[in-house]
Amino acid sequence: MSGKIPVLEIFGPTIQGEGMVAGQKTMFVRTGGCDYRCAWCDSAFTWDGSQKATPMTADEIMAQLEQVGGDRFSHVTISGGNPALHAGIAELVERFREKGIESAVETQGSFWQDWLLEVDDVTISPKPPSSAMKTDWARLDTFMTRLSDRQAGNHNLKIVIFDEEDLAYAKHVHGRYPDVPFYLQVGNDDLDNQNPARLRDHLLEKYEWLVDRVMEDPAFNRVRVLPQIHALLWGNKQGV
Ligand SMILES: C[S@@+](CC[C@H](N)C(=O)[O-])C[C@H]1O[C@@H](n2cnc3c(N)ncnc32)[C@H](O)[C@@H]1O
Ligand SMILES: Nc1nc2[nH]cc(C(=O)O)c2c(=O)[nH]1
Ligand code: SF4
Ligand SMILES: [Mg+2]
Repeated sequence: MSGKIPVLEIFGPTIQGEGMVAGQKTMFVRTGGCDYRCAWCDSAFTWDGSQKATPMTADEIMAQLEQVGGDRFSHVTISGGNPALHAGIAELVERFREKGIESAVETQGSFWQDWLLEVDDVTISPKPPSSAMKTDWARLDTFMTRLSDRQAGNHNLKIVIFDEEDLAYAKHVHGRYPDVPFYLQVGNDDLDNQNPARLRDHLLEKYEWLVDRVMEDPAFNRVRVLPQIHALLWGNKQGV
């Protein structure tokens, strides 16, 4: 027994809107609490006190996933906040394995948990200067080494880009871990926009800028560039 997990929301099925498995049908479990405070966090409700997490056991989370998703899923993504703050997720990942459910995790790479070794797809999203967060490179190196050493499973890096400084940071990260599949993601700088059509236009313009920048730079020849598909479809709505 490794304790309860603070849960903010369980939703889906929806599509994974970002990164390595974009388009994958998945359920989401979003945990509360984060050791970071990114200036542009699109899930600040997980740590700013505006919403309250419910402490749940792995079995309770599994039951709610089945209640909400029925038999319409075989993949679960755990995000947050930073899910790697919670040791109790070990048990949840074990349940997924028992049930033949594929798992994915979104984290920034600042905290390690051994249960990450049991997750099928681990996305690490170190934070660029625009976030106002500072990367602890020694910690990130250790995190990346542990993932690289595992026998099964995939991992990838995903950097959110808002400006030129962020691109320079991304270049550094890509150079530091050259063998890890590398994604650049459009930063959403309009988190209060409640008009999905207008937000879509805005984000697509930013996507075009990011694609252009990547195309002209030989350091980014092996990089994949993506928008947040869920933001294009549903705007800033929570729980999609
Ligand atoms: C909300 S975070 C939760 C997981 C973990 N704390 C992390 O940051 O990786 C999930 C993903 O959303 C990205 N993200 C957060 N705010 C964003 C924004 N305004 N625009 C684009 N992506 C954003 C993060 O970089 C991360 O890849
Ligand atoms: N559809 C959808 N895809 C996502 N990919 C990463 C998300 C996240 O907040 O971690 C997310 C999310 O909140 N919704
Ligand atoms: S690390 Fe993730 S959840 Fe935490 S503040 Fe940054 S984007 Fe938000
Ligand atoms: Mg999100």
